[in-house]
Amino acid sequence: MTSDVPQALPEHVDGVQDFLGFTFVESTPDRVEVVWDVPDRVRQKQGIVHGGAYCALVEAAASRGAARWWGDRGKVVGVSNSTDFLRPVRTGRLSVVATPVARGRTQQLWEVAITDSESRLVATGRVRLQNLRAD
Ligand SMILES: CC(C)(COP(=O)(O)OP(=O)(O)OC[C@H]1O[C@@H](n2cnc3c(N)ncnc32)[C@H](O)[C@@H]1OP(=O)(O)O)[C@@H](O)C(=O)NCCC(=O)NCCSC(=O)Cc1ccccc1
Repeated sequence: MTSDVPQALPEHVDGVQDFLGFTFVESTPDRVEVVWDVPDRVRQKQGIVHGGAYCALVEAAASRGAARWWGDRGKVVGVSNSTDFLRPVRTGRLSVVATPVARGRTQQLWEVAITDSESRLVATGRVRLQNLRAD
């Protein structure tokens, strides 16, 4: 089957990051930190942040860390994402921190904590990722 969709996007393009509007402030193999000023467009009809936005943040932060650790050996892809929403948020700046739980030959598990400006946990997630070899 043919497709007009490009197989890969340029390194700097990330539509989800652009839509959500978050910023990576630390990106190492051991820790990733994101800051996110909640934009109106991610609030659902009750006025609180849509759960899917937390899932996407968790996915983005964990994937960045896992990719940094796997490095030149290839790429990583997420294979599961479990995110719990603990406290409703309407506005403000959230902090997202991802750290590794396990990093193996074939898979990685990362956990992510999302906190508000008062350091209260508003969401927490775990992402399992597959390490894919370049060859
Ligand atoms: C309320 C509960 C689910 C359970 O709370 P518990 O485990 O029993 O814990 P606790 O009692 O300690 O309260 C903790 C805090 O919870 C709040 N709060 C508690 N009770 C009420 C209440 N009666 N009414 C209002 N708020 C209440 C309050 O801030 C409280 O803090 P405080 O004590 O004031 O300092 C909480 O975990 C929560 O809101 N999670 C986030 C959910 C979320 O944001 N989901 C994503 C968006 S939905 C989506 O995307 C799907 C969708 C799409 C489109 C359209 C429609 C839907």
